[in-house]
Amino acid sequence: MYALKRFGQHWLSDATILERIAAAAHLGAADRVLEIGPGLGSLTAHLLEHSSVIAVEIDERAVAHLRHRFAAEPRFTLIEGDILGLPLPPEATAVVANIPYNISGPILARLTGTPSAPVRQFRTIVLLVQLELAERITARSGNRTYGALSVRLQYLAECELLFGIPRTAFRPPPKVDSAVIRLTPRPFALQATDPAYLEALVTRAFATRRKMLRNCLKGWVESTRLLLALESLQIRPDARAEDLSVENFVRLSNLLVALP
Ligand SMILES: C[S@@+](CC[C@H](N)C(=O)[O-])C[C@H]1O[C@@H](n2cnc3c(N)ncnc32)[C@H](O)[C@@H]1O
Repeated sequence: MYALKRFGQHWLSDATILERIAAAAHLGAADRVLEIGPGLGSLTAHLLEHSSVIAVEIDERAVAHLRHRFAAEPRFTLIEGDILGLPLPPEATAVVANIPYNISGPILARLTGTPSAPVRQFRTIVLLVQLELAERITARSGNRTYGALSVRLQYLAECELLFGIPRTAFRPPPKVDSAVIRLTPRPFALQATDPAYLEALVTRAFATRRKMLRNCLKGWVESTRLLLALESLQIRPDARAEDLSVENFVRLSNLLVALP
């Protein structure tokens, strides 16, 4: 089946890579794994060796192929449609997918939620994404790629970059390198007292990442309050957003919410 660009189709067929992706979710017989975009079913076949699969596919050609390929497989359920327009199957306990790169952001948002509305449905989420996105998600403070997305996702889940996949492993090869990430949703060790405030703080702090935090937040947080909060957290007054760990963002948010 020829690949359609508009659906971000790049087929993976290397059995060793596919099995490594499937194994990364540590699926058990009781799991029901959601696969977004099964395509030709190559990853699906490996997932079915570990658990039952609920797959959501938008391309009607792939849907016809999958219905035929897995006709005798009772543990395979196929939903035809757009993952961004459908409710998430409530019975799914895990997600494993090679997702279309053009909609990675909205898919991640659906699977994890936000600090103020976290999704707690999935035990584990294993995704093949663009390497650049994988690095942004898993970056630690002080790293060039650390940003608002890193803070939000690391607040919601344990985020790991597991391994890279060369572009030559795909047909057709994409223009970018890829990597497999694993997100393990869990409550963050230090909870935000006002998660919506934390979200707004992080967005503003990184909006102009070259600036000092106190300049980014000017007009939003009164500067003496901010300096007082930074001092009590032993954070330098000239710190930039990228200098603050996720934990320090939560501490700062909680202090600013509490300070009169
Ligand atoms: C990168 S391909 C992966 C295909 C296959 N899983 C593999 O690894 O070879 C992405 C798949 O997602 C499907 N897809 C694209 N947009 C989608 C959407 N909005 N909802 C569901 N599936 C989608 C494509 O048709 C394609 O099958």
